[in-house]
Amino acid sequence: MRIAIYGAGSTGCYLAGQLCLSGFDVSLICRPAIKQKIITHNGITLSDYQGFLHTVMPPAMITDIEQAPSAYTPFDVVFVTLKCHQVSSIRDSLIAITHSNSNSSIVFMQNGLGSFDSINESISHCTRLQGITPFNVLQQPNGRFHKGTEGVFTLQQNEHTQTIQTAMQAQGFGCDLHQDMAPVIYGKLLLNLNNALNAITDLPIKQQLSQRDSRRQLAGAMTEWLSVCQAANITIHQYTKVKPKWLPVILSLPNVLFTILAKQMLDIDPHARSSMWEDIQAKRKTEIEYLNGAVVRLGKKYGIDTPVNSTIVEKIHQREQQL
Ligand SMILES: NC(=O)C1=CN([C@@H]2O[C@H](COP(=O)(O)OP(=O)(O)OC[C@H]3O[C@@H](n4cnc5c(N)ncnc54)[C@H](OP(=O)(O)O)[C@@H]3O)[C@@H](O)[C@H]2O)C=CC1
Ligand SMILES: CC(C)(CO)C(=O)C(=O)O
Repeated sequence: MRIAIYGAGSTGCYLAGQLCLSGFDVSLICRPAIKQKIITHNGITLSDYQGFLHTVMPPAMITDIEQAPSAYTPFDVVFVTLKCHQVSSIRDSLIAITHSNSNSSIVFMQNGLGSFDSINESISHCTRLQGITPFNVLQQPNGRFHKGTEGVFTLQQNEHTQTIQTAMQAQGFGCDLHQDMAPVIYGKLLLNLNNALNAITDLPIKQQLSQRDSRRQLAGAMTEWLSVCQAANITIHQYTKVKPKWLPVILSLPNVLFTILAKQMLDIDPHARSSMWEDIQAKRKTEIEYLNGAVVRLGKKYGIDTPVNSTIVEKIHQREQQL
């Protein structure tokens, strides 16, 4: 199976590493700086907060695909690991690098709501799937991609992703498959409401969550999303030990009680940060409109006030303007 990772950055390189170690023929479609970093450091080094460490060199790294996409042999599976706002710009290349006879699957791996809809209907010749990275990946300068929290890649089920799951599980990586990705995506958004707060506090997630004020803001943002879900009759997947509706309650507890009850939530790498923190540090546009911004938009649609999320969106836009 020929696999491409389109937009190999933090999550894309981590996924590429696991797929290479699982025996697949993987091509990275990436920026020249990423390619250079991987060559300089003799491969992609995967590490995690539980001590996993492995280096693997991807068989191919392509940096010019948009100049002549049809020059490449079509891929069977393309994972799109770009940021939400970058997805729609690669439509033509995606069509050119996939089989024209419905034999390819494209898996969109974005957080939040809206990016899949921005491209899905404009591609009809192959299967479009969604996927989620439930854990945090921090890109380090030495070609190392570090998984800082728990979880395994979660993909929409079809024959391609089933083959991938079998190979990844054989290597001990794990991979979850779901037929209906909607609850998975909506449930992940609940967790991603912390991305912006983490970027604003400028602290590692573990340290940020040890501050009750910051936890209360997160609880407020989550309560708004849970109210919107209820009004819109949306079911959400449970990522944490406790049911989603209890998260705001637990987050609002005083520090001592929180530390006891939220042991699993705090069992993360002390250096883990959100991907939006990485964006702000790198002076890049953020995904705020697809995360807290989506809560505000759906809140308007279903008549639910979302003042906490609106304030967060505003603060991030201010930061973006300062960049
Ligand atoms: N990082 C994380 O820990 C997690 C991220 N996610 C989600 O996963 C998705 C991907 O995030 P992440 O991996 O962090 O993103 P990154 O920004 O790290 O990776 C995307 C990469 O694609 C590059 N790129 C952009 N456009 C093109 C193009 N046309 N051709 C080739 N390369 C291109 C980007 O370069 P450039 O910088 O120049 O734009 C960047 O190197 C997001 O929706 C994010 O929210 C989910 C869970 C965890
Ligand atoms: C894993 C998590 C929730 C970490 O903040 C994330 O999705 C991100 O950083 O984008």
